Amino acid sequence: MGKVLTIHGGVPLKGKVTVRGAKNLVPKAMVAALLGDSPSVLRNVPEIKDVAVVTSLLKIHGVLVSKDEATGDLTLDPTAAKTAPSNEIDAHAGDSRIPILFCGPLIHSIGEAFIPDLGGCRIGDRPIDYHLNVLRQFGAIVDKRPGGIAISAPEGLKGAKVSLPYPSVGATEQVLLTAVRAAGTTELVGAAVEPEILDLIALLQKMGAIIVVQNDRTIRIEGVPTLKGYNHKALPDRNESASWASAALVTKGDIFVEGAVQRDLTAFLNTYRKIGGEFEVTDDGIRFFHPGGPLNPLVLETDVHPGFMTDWQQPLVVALTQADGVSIVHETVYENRFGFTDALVTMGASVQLHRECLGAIPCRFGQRNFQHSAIISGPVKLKGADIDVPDLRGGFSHLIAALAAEGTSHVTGIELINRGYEKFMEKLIGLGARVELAELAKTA
Ligand SMILES: CC(=O)N[C@H]1[C@@H](OP(=O)(O)OP(=O)(O)OC[C@H]2O[C@@H](n3ccc(=O)[nH]c3=O)[C@H](O)[C@@H]2O)O[C@H](CO)[C@@H](O)[C@@H]1O
Ligand SMILES: C=C(OP(=O)(O)O)C(=O)O
Repeated sequence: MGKVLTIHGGVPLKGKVTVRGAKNLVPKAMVAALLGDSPSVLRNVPEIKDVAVVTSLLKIHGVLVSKDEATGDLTLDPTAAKTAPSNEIDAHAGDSRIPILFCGPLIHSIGEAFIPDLGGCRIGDRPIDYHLNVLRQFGAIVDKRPGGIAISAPEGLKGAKVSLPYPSVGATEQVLLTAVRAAGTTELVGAAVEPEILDLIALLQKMGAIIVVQNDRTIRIEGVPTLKGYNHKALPDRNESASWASAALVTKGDIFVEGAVQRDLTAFLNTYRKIGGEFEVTDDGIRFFHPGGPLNPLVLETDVHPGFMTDWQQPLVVALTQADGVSIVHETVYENRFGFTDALVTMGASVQLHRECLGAIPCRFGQRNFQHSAIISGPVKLKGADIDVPDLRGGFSHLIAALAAEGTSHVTGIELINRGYEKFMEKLIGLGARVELAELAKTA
């Protein structure tokens, strides 16, 4: 039975939240533990759904995963890794996008992999063609089956010269996790270089990997036959930090985000400043606040790092509904990431979607039928509504819109928020939000 969250809007969020390890690094670091011949220790691990899914997948593959209840640190011992029963793997189909990254590590440790159909946010087609192409170039045989894909490498995995048509985060990680123990050298051209990828590289280097990152999106990896376990503190979640920053702006509040790191948020902070939000950087985190007065509209394009991250877009769009004038947002990473704006329109926002590229550079989606540009006019008074959460970031944007709105909102599907926001209910209550969680009433 699901839950319904009742939100009484109009309360500025004020106080402190703590952000721990990044959703977009921690589960991948857990997968990397499979590559070691001794246990790894991962610190700063958040309690989020994707961590639970990967813990379960590792366990059914024979990896011992134990958690220090006092610190939350995970110890991952891969020394008894084994083939998992297919029914137990099937049970995880649709849970997250991380299983595809098990390919290389499982082939290196047990010689084969069965990967269940992927889940993750429904923000477009989200194909895995880049992943499968690079795996084939390493010598893997990919066999699509009902419920997932079977992958093996009878001749072993061998380093290759590979290039990505677009700097995909996941496909770059696929190459890294496969190449570090493949025979010979790998050259990856067109790599993504998000901070979470650089943190994964740091952790792999601790394990004994040899990886060179050039400043032209080329990564060179010299394969080594064995790796050892790592001890690593995960970098903090910059996407959660940016979400709370937008929550401060939208609700006219003041939030200190402990753990927010300026270096990983440069593009976000520039935009935050231009829109009229203020922030103060300290050694422990960043204070984000609304200084009073009107917010400024702006023109924004999402992009791969070091650009403005696509996962920051949705909460910031809510802030743009409060800006004084017309803003334009061009989403260039995913073809279908504005679905969440329907609910904002129901709440009173003025958002028009367009198929054209309303940005400086035409993107991959321009001549196709995707509504990937948004025109947002403000300021508008948001009013409470009944909302069903569509995906992680879209859902968070609905929460903060409801928190700023006049009146009461009822939000269902909030379980999706647990994929990337640790203890978000506790955090909201700690910031003064007037929220109540109840079981969804049974309908006849
Ligand atoms: C768990 C995780 O880390 N998720 C993040 C990761 O997702 P993820 O790794 O899935 O995103 P990618 O960077 O791979 O996707 C970028 C673009 O490439 C396309 N593509 C990707 C792979 C492929 O085989 N074929 C293909 O066409 C995608 O459809 C998308 O249009 O990076 C995204 C972009 O920063 C973030 O929004 C997600 O939060
Ligand atoms: C798109 C996201 O996540 P995932 O890739 O895990 O679906 C996200 O974190 O906003």
